[in-house]
Amino acid sequence: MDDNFNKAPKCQYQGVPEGDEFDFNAEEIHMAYCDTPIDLYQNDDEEPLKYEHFIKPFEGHYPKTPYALFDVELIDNLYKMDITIMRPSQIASIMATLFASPEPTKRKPDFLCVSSTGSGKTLAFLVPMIQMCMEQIQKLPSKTHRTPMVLIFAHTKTLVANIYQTAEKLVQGTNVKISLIAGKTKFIDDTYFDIGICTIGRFRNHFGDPESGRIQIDISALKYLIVDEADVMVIEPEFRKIVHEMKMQVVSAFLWKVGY
Ligand SMILES: Nc1ncnc2c1ncn2[C@@H]1O[C@H](COP(=O)(O)OP(=O)(O)OP(=O)(O)O)[C@@H](O)[C@H]1O
Repeated sequence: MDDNFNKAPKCQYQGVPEGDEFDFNAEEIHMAYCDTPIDLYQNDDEEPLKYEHFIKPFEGHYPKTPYALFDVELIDNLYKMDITIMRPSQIASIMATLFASPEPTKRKPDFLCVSSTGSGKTLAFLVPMIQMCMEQIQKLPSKTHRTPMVLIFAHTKTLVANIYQTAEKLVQGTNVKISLIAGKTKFIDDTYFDIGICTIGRFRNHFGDPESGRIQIDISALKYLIVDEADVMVIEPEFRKIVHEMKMQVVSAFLWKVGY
């Protein structure tokens, strides 16, 4: 997959210096302006890109493009949800997360996706995150106790519940474990999951207070921090504190902000 980034012919996806209003120490934030179509690759008939174009080889089926990015189980789950065609924000996020960085020696830049309401941002982050987890899991011995690779934050319980419900559908038949850390659900009793979907308050019960008697989430394997509705989240003092504390423990997590 490493050479794919350079091969992809067209992508209106660009790096910009970090702005003053974001206090996350990213050297660079990559922006995808997702109301403008972004081509991951040019297909000859100019048909809309379909998720199935990117399935990895399986049982005698060969990939339809050089970018065989997805396991068939994930694409099957999307199809069961009637999702067949990739939307621009989803293509941009796939570029940002599943393709190698153009500068492999540097830490991956953070990624900010700004796209309109209803344009499909939830799948834009869930699909590549679930795929990334599947790939990591395949590399590990089968009984490994895995700790979160991805934490997703949103600012209301309802938003978090919606993300969780979509994620539940997407992970069916895969071995990706998701955990809801929000609202009035019971406190989690272990830290062995791959993707945590969290509100700030409930997450706080499980992070940064070892004396609390509650399970503390182990973030040593964290790779991605996803911030939905980042414009609202970044002004929450408690959230900024959490990010700061995480950064002291995990320097390399890639921050993926989702605008509106
Ligand atoms: N590629 C796709 N093909 C068809 N439907 C899609 C696709 N992606 C997302 N959708 C559908 O579009 C709807 C809106 O998606 P979603 O809630 O993720 O949008 P959003 O950008 O997060 O919106 P909001 O800003 O309101 O949170 C959902 O019903 C979702 O199932």
